[in-house]
Amino acid sequence: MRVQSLTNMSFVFPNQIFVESYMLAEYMSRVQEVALRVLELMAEGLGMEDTNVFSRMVQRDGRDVLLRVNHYPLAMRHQAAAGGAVGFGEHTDPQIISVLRSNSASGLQIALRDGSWVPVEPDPASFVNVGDSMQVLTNGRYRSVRHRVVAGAGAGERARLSMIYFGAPAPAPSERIAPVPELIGDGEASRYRSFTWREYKAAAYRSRLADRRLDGIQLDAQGSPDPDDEP
Ligand SMILES: O=C(O)CCC(=O)C(=O)O
Ligand SMILES: [Fe+2]
Repeated sequence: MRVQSLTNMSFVFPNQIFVESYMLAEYMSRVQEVALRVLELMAEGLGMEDTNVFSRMVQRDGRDVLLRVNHYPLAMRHQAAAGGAVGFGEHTDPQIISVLRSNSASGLQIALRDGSWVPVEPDPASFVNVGDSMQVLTNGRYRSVRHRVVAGAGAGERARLSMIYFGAPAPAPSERIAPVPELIGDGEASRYRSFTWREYKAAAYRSRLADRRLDGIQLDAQGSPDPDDEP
């Protein structure tokens, strides 16, 4: 865990938010417990025999766990009183799972299938996002959710602060991520070609935030690369 290596340090975030690193490390370990439990429940929900399939992936040595802190200052809210300013552009999270906690200031929105945006009720409790890797692992049964933050949407004169735990698959560098065989139904083909987390992460850094990266690894119904896909 990246944060745990930073012992006895303090961080001052914009707006003078002061956090001791041991608090971050403690938070990381607690939020990881939540993520693992949710992953087990997700496997259970799919009727999987081994309900630890996903949770194991974010616990292994070499896992790629990250905590991001986002701050959307009040100035951003004032910037665009009408529609609100985009504080974090639309995207899907590339990892398996993200667990988000905020200070209850509004702004987070998710996209429905028809492309319309709906606000997520601000709530100090955690909000869980399915990431691209989970969509692949489950052969599309769980879908990664497009989301964005529009600072200034909704009432309230508060800056938004969010903390997101990202659990990535990060198996051994050469291990490939692909739909779990148990989740490929009878007569169904794998909908995605396999990839390593390293490849996918590199592609995510190369591409634009809003790009639909899963399109590039999607296969057609027979399991062949979709001709409309990006190379
Ligand atoms: O700040 C938020 O509420 C969401 C940010 C987000 O989607 C991300 O960091 O990936
Ligand atoms: Fe995100």
